[in-house]
Amino acid sequence: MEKENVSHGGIAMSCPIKKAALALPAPVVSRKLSLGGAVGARLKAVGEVGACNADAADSRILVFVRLRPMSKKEREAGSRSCVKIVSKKDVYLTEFASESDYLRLKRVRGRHFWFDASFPDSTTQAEVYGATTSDLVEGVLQGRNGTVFCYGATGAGKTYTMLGTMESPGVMVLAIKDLFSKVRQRSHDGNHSIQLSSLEVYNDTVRDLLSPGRPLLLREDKQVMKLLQQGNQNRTTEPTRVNETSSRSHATLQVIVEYRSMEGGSIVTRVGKLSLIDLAGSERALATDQRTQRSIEGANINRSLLALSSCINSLVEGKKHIPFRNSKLTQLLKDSLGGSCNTIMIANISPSNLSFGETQTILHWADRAKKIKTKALTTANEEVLKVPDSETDQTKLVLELQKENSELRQQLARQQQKLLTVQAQTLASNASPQQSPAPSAQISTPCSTQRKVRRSILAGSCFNTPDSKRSATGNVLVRDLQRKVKTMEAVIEKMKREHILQLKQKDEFIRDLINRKTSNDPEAAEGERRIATRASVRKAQKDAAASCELKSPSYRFRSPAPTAKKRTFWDIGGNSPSSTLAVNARKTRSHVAAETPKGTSMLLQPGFALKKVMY
Ligand SMILES: Nc1ncnc2c1ncn2[C@@H]1O[C@H](COP(=O)(O)OP(=O)(O)OP(=O)(O)O)[C@@H](O)[C@H]1O
Repeated sequence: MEKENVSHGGIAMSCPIKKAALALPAPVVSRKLSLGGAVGARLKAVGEVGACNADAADSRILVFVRLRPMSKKEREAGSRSCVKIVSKKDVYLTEFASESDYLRLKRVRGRHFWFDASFPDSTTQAEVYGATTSDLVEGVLQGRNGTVFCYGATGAGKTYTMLGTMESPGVMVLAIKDLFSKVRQRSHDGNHSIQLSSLEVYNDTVRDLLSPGRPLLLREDKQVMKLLQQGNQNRTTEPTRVNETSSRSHATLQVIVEYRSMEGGSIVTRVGKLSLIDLAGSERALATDQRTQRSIEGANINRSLLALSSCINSLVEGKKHIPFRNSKLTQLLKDSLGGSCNTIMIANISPSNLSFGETQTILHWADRAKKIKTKALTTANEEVLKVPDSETDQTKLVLELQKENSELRQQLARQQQKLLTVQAQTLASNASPQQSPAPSAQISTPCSTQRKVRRSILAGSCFNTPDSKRSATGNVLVRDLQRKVKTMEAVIEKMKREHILQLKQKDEFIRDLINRKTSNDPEAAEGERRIATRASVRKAQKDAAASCELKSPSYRFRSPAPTAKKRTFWDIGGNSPSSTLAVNARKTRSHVAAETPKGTSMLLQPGFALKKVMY
């Protein structure tokens, strides 16, 4: 390999090339393509299928060639075609090729170049888009970056391919239309936002072509062609030998698609960037035109294309340092050439033998660009944020838990009431066991049998019995009641334990929700949740209580009027056998809540004291 400067048709480029490769007639270069599935699909679209055996980790820049029709001017100048697209990927370049005399082509000096696909001059804009860019658009929607850049001599058809005309819109317009239609199809899945920016690199300075300072938010695709035309009008153009409206700058259109959706309680964000680049055309510098504005532009264009060629060389040779910083253009293309990006190069060529030199150089660089490896794009630019449930969901949940708790509390109160009744009966029996059947003793006077029986039944006994018998019956009753009390106490104890356990579990759950809600940073919240201590939980409870929000578990279980003392069983049964236990048990929750909201006394308020003094 040897580095040498070659100048074909005025295009100066520095490139390491094999000497034999330059000499004409060159040997026919036949290359077996190794293409990924996506490329295979793309080639199918133009009727070609490559050997699809490359895996995703071995991605490289895909290179396509587009031949434009002979222009009127070229025909009038008597130019002949020097390019033949032999098959849909083989480009044959010869100095004396004739469209009709294909057999003679083999005997004249020429060279074959093989590309991922080559488009003859009859190829439509839609076919070019379908074969080169449509897969990239799909990738962008999945969060993968993609770049398409057109490269070629002045007047070779770069702007036509990229922007096109109103009647035949090019890749940029078709890509955005496609993007919108794909987004519409998937709009029910999540939210998409599409941003557009257009820049030009002119004389190594960057200029905004659409909206200085900020990218445009696209709402519909109808405005696209208009916007792009407007951007193109802002672009620096000059008439050249070949092209009346030659672009004197490199223009890039960047479309950023952001997709957000809720997937299983997480916000998934995918961002994909599509860069569509129309490079300025390289052009022969005119010896007589050295100091004009156009020659300065030409020199800048050539310098930036030279910087591009050095980057391509360094990348192909696998060098560690790639000189991207040598020009604004290469800085702009850095991600596309050396980063994680699906990159497509479309080399535009003219058929005219008058442009033979330029075409040869372009094909040479396109052929070299095929060897540039890009980083595998197996993963998308995706961000998954675990977020707390929505406010409504949280509120709903808290309300449900509150309802459940109040039901449990009522259930407990009912059981306590039952116990109270049984205890009261027991106490009464213990205090005067002989008096309990008293009503029946008083009805010892003769009366109708019917009445007697009825009264006896009401008194709990069918017959008037002697004292000794009454005492024995009373004892049995007391023992029976005591047994009942014990059973009830055991039941209530069990219920209390279950209730406390349930409340504890709910506390844990609500604490978790509060932690999520109070933290703005979901990651930090995640961390906080993991390292939540009692102190932090208590603080959260205190804060929530202070702000009177329904956040802290202690606030949640506080009685609606904490200062008003409620008479419950535990207050009544102060001298009951189980009162000590009950008070202790109560302290675990409502007791604590009843103690917390002690406010400062009005007498201690500064304003109050002052008023007293004044009066
Ligand atoms: N495939 C094509 N079919 C029909 N006309 C084409 C095609 N390609 C290019 N042209 C025409 O050729 C002329 C030059 O094309 P274009 O402006 O796209 O060249 P360019 O490579 O962008 O040139 P420059 O680098 O000077 O800006 C235009 O009039 C354009 O309409």
